[in-house]
Amino acid sequence: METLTVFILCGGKSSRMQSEKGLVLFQEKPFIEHIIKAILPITENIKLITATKEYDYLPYEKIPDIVLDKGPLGGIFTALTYSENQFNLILSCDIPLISTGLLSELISKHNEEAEITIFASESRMHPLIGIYSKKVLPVIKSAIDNNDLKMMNLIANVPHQIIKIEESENFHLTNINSADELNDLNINLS
Ligand SMILES: Nc1nc2c(ncn2[C@@H]2O[C@H](COP(=O)(O)OP(=O)(O)OP(=O)(O)O)[C@@H](O)[C@H]2O)c(=O)[nH]1
Repeated sequence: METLTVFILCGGKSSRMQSEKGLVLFQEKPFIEHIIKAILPITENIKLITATKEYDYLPYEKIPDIVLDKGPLGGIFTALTYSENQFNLILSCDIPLISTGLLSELISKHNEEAEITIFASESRMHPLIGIYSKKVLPVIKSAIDNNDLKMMNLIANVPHQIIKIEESENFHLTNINSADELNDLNINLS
């Protein structure tokens, strides 16, 4: 694959967590630092889609949303608009268990015919751990214009690739949305 940029989505309301989600501590480190650690063996080309100053301590470019209050789809719209590459790894900021191995698997299995490539098991899809082509921009634009913000609708509307995983592999891809989910994760790991 040509040069890959990684965009981490750090916007939104965090209404379930009630604090900036990417900065929630897990094993004494903010979620976002776990994610960056997993990315760095692959590339240092990392950008954050955020307008929040709390991320200023991280030495990566920050890009504010160009459309507001459109959820992850709005964040992806901004990422792909600014990206200089055809293919882009898009990650949410609430996946502290993500690993270099899983990201490498996504990249190595990616089929360049696909405009979106994501992991899914029988029961779960992971739209916010995916490779997105700039080609999906017009489809995202029209979804936003129609206020159809569901990620699964976007994926269904473009040529996509599903990388099948076992149910047990969902654990490492899980996003943590609330303090209760974080407690459950800590209990699971203890
Ligand atoms: N840049 C950007 N990222 C967003 C936006 N909305 C959500 N995200 C990110 O998308 C990912 C999934 O977010 P969600 O869990 O759907 O939404 P959230 O606003 O973070 O949380 P809730 O308010 O609890 O739903 C996280 O990484 C968020 O930071 C947005 O409007 N802009």
